[in-house]
Amino acid sequence: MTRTLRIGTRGSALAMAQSSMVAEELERAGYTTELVRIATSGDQSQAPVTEIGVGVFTSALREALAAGEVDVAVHSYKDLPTAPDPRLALAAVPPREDPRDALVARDDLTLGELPPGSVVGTGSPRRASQLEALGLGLETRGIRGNVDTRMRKVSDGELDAVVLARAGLARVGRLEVITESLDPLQMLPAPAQGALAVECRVDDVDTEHLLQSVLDDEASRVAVAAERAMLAALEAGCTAPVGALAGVVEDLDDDGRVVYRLSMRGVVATDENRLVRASATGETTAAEQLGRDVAAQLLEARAASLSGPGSS
Ligand SMILES: NCc1[nH]cc(CCC(=O)O)c1CC(=O)O
Repeated sequence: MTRTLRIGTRGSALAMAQSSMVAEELERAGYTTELVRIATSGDQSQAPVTEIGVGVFTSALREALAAGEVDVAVHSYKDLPTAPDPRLALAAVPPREDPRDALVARDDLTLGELPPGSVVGTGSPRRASQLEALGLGLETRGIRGNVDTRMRKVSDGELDAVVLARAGLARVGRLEVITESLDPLQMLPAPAQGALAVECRVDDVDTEHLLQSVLDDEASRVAVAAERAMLAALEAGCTAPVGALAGVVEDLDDDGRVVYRLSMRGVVATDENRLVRASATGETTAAEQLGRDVAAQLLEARAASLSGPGSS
């Protein structure tokens, strides 16, 4: 095949880094690529993401792909709405970056070292509710903009710290600004954080196969499938912020043989902004079922915590 693969990408530094990595992998495998920049309404607006809605970063890219203006779209997976787009196929989930959230704080401080009353910038209700639940007396404040804009608010002294996805900093080569990578026990990342979604048109089977064979990572794909299934199941039952993290783990079967299973944890806030947590382990071949099981546990725990006082 000699045609050039046109890869649609947003123009932000993070998006360009991500799509360039995908392009390089494809070039290494012998394909010719071309990056096509596409402006999205999320890039043009400065309103909080909680107001402009999920999908603002991805819909223009998806439209360009569906219309045949590009052959491949590269998204931050966590920015994709959970509803599938019947015109498109998820061809590949490349190896996931470290999914943790990262603290960038003044004076090289860690979360535990920030004094009570410190102001932490985050536009994410998921991050804010988990920060508040730590009981450190931290205040959270909404924030938007690219990585540099956010970090400047710390160096300017306007904020004591910001919380960002570690993967975003890794991809733009700025890991050195991180003062602490947050343990998922304290801060569960967004479903699919750190993963990319590589899409093509559903009827473009040749492209789907080549993207899958060059780019796809099975362990990343099943982990993200479980997290996204959990999110989709929760969206039907509540609008609260959600954190999730799944991973393939080594386990022993009944005969003591090593097997690989999928382990996952989830968190959701209650209406009183307390957190309920759940976890489960299942087969890697039933990732979505595992996600739905954890979601059902979370909804049950959430309902129980709303009716009973004093629970956590
Ligand atoms: N919400 C925007 C967004 N979408 C993807 C990333 C980072 C990279 C990733 O998680 O894949 C970010 C920035 C952030 O949350 O700090």
